[in-house]
Amino acid sequence: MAKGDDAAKAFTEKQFDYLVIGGGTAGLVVAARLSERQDLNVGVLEAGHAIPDDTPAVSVPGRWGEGIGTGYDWQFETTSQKQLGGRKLAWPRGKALGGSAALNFMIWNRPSRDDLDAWERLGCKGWGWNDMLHYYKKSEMFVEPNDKAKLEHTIHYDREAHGTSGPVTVSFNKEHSVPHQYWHKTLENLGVATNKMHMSGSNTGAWTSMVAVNPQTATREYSATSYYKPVRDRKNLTVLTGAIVRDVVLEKSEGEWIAQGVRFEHDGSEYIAHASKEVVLSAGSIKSPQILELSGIGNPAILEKAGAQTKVVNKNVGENLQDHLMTATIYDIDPSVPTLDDLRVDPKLAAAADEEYKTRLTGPRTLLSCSMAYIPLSTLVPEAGISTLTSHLSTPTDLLSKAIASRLEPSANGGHVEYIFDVGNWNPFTPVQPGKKYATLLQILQYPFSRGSIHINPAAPHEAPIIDPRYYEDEGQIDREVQLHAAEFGQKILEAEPLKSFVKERVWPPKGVNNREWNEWIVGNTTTDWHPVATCAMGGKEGKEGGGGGVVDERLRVYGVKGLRVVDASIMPLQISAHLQATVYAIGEKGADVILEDAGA
Ligand SMILES: Cc1cc2nc3c(=O)[nH]c(=O)nc-3n(C[C@H](O)[C@H](O)[C@H](O)COP(=O)(O)OP(=O)(O)OC[C@H]3O[C@@H](n4cnc5c(N)ncnc54)[C@H](O)[C@@H]3O)c2cc1C
Repeated sequence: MAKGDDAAKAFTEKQFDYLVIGGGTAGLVVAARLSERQDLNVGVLEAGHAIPDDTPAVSVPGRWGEGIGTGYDWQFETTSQKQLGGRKLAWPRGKALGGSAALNFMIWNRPSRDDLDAWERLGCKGWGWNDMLHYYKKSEMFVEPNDKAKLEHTIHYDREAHGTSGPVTVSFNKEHSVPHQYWHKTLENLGVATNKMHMSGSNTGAWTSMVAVNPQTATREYSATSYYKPVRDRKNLTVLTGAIVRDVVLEKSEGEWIAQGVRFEHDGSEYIAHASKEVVLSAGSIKSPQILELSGIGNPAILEKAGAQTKVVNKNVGENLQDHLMTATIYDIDPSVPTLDDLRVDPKLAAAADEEYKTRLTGPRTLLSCSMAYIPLSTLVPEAGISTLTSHLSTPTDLLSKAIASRLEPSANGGHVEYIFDVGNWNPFTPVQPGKKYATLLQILQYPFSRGSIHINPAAPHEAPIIDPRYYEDEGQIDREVQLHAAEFGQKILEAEPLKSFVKERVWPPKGVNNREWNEWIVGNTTTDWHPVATCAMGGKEGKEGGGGGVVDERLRVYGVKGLRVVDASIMPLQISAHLQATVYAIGEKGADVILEDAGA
């Protein structure tokens, strides 16, 4: 990897076939796969820097969350959210080689078959479950647990559904926190069965989650370690870090805009690098739409306000933003139960945990939350309640609105809400008391009706964009209603044995709140699960066959420009019921394949 201004100059002097903007989760997949072809020269421009291997805040699994707020985080925030009492939410995003996969919480899962088949129904041919399974497997190297671990931690999986020779090593936790032993039985007692094939096309039910952790080294797997590190010496792959891309250089030839290269800033100077074949935009759901707008692709009304020339009109750029909304209810537990909170307040315990990790690769520093359940709406809401929700909606007219509305249909059986349970207090608003210990139940809305936008800031187009997810501003406020039902079901979980005996009582929101107070609590406590998608969505172009909400077509080509694609989380047209990273890696894999196919390679 090159360093310094000489490096920037040298980068611009190279003859690249492909330039990738953003060396994040998807970007490094694309770069690694394209550069497998020795006759192709690939360049990557990444705004952040490489994270040294000995950076515990990133590499050590049990230190999850510690990379947030550091120099490896863009530290974005939303606009003031009307339906969240005017609060602005922090939106961390990875600013480093490896991108947000370097900051994330390492959960590794997949959506259900219908989530991807719904993309196909929107006109995105080739993106249904059957096609995508190949790419999920291609990215994975699954390390099976031993029989003892399977039995002790209720671990189930379908061997056939996993890849065993891909770059990202994935595994199950070797150890689990105390209450995991109660999780499956508790859900079973509520009629929610354990799903033994949770990665094979239906993720509903309860299960023990996989993680993006290499069990041999007990360290985080992310695209910098798994895709880039093994191939970084390739002569035809050049990565420039600390390079902030400003825009894609477009030139008009015979009435057609063509991506010629990329303008970027490095150590305060501006440079242009050229790509003879294509520019691939992989800057993530927040920055990819911003870079398109800065390049003159977007809604003229927005571009004009920022003083940018419109080259390609596409009003979908930056629109359709869908995120997962999360609440965390908190329970009082026996103070003798060890939690990761202990390590944050007791330096001696933290030092002992560090020593155990260093010498044996075991103990609290290896712990990640894995007690998980995805629950369909029909389990959460009585039939009459679903009819009430449906009555709030006007008849959807476009394909995307229809797809979103279909999630209220009686036949819909995807996981509408995800639950994760673990010890520790994960709600920053909990009124904590000295000497007490806590457990958290997360309720995460998977199929939002709220849709927002991300656009350049007219006052400072090159600074952070304006992020407005419009949480709970959906028609009829269905999302908030579902969150309330989700919290009610969450309470049922904690009132079922054996978890009932493990927790003492709910402390946040306090026991006995009425409906109005629950609603107020949701307004004051909803946060993001950091899963924004769809700001450069795949789909039909306006006025053409298909969803009409598209920025890119099903081969990820930006409408109206030759030689420019987007390959990252922003291309998902419709939110999925799953954590995103496994799907983003699969998008990277498929993106690389279509690029090579289209090049005739
Ligand atoms: C705090 C957090 C926790 C999460 N937890 C989980 C989890 O447990 N499991 C899971 O599956 N998913 C999780 N996710 C989601 C998942 O990690 C992301 O959806 C995924 O990594 C996004 O990949 P991407 O390639 O779209 O973008 P990114 O990985 O964010 O990559 C974009 C890259 O582009 C670079 N870039 C941006 N702008 C420019 C520019 N102008 N010039 C040059 N480079 C630029 C960025 O620095 C970054 O490296 C989490 C996300 C966060 C933030």
